[in-house]
Amino acid sequence: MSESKRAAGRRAAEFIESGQTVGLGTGSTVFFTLERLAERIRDEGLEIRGVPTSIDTETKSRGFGIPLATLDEVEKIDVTVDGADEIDGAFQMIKGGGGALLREKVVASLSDRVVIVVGADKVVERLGSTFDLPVEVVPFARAVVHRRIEAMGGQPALRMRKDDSSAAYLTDNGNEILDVHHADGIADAAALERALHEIPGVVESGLFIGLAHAMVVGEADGSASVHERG
Ligand SMILES: O=C[C@H](O)[C@H](O)[C@H](O)COP(=O)(O)O
Repeated sequence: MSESKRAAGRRAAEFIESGQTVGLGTGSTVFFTLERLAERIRDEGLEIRGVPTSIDTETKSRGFGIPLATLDEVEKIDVTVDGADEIDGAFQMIKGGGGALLREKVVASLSDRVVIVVGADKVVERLGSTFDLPVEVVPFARAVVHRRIEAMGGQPALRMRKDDSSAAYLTDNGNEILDVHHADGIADAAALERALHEIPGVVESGLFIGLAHAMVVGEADGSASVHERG
């Protein structure tokens, strides 16, 4: 599993060129992109500035010595490298397993090019078949949003912290996450995305439609293949 992530993450770092502003996604696959970018900065003098999509990525990037900028300091982003929880043949995705969906979507929307790095197990025929859809909600409205999503046929579950506190997980933005199970998967991701955004209290959904330009798929044998969206 981590060998496929490593292969995809490191391969994507090879596409980055000096002078670029680079959106830095979140997660265990992007970790390997950060690792390889740090090597290229050290060994080749690669000059980039990264815009991190989470506090976790900001911390890791600083540890790797990658120069960073905030969204206030950049007009646009040349290329973003990010992971996904699922991606289908139309390059539609579920993201947010690590809770970073809101900042990831903002950064992706500002990027000239978005490259998604995944292990082969993340490529699915139908979104929602292996992973529940994260939806970021304002805590005040959580119960209302929960009911609205249930009425739409989803089965939401409040994401909890992974420690013993019995407290709700909070995103970097201070919001909560409902992980929504769809028993038969998601038939029409674009329609669901529109419907979710019509619910007051929904901050963002983990459905990413039309945002990815390319995907790098890593395999367990350490190889990786690059696919461009048609
Ligand atoms: O919120 C987290 C992000 O959307 C991640 O990019 C996604 O969960 C994939 O993470 P990983 O590479 O760790 O599987």
